[in-house]
Amino acid sequence: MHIAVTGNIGAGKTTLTTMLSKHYGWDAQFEDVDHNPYLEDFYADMNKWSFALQIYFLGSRFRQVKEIRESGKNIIQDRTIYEDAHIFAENLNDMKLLSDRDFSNYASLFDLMKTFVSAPDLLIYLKSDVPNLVKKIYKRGREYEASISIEYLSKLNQKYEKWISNYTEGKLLIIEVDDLDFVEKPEDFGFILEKIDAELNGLF
Ligand SMILES: Nc1ncnc2c1ncn2[C@@H]1O[C@H](COP(=O)(O)OP(=O)(O)O)[C@@H](O)[C@H]1O
Ligand SMILES: Nc1ncnc2c1ncn2[C@H]1C[C@H](O)[C@@H](COP(=O)(O)O)O1
Repeated sequence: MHIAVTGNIGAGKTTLTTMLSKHYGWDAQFEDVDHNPYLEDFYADMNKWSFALQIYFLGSRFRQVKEIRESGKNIIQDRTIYEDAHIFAENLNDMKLLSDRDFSNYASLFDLMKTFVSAPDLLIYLKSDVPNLVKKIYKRGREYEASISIEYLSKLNQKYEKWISNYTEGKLLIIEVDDLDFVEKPEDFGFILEKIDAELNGLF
């Protein structure tokens, strides 16, 4: 079984993925952030590094897709390949930080890869508003993310809302996380588990 956690920067994906992996005994797959050779440069100059970063994330995420297909294990994945293309790359192109030529080159590669990608059995969308995303990004304290603007997060949130409202590839669970503190409050984590268990029961 393949579960994926989706949502904007700072929504709580990595935290929840870690907790769910422990709770259910699933293998977790995380994003390539700490050893990513472009991310810090990207935040310093998005125009210059957007294409290189998108290609890097696409390759890294496709490698995960391949592992998920081949492993036969229950896996929980922190962010999907769809978000790279439909949220981040599209938004950079809208913001003119990724040229039309580079975006079209990227999109044709993504379309080819997509033919090998199976949607997760369950997609869990962590919905959060921009002020709360800002608070959590600040709490996490990655220095290079200090330059992330409200405008960038808002545009990404709009893309997420649009993508999620059209998502029909598999089961979808939307969790509004702004009033939940699943890190500190076991009852809030319990609330999420109940929702997930209800979805999982429908899968078997
Ligand atoms: N629901 C929550 N309540 C309180 N703190 C949270 C919550 N979700 C995430 N956090 C905190 O916010 C920060 C960012 O979370 P993270 O899991 O790294 O987000 P993401 O992977 O979606 O970018 C972390 O410091 C985490 O502990
Ligand atoms: N495809 C991407 N393009 C630009 N930036 C991306 C992409 N995928 C992830 N990121 C960034 C956003 C954050 O700064 C880090 C980690 O993501 P997070 O949502 O905090 O787990 O990578």
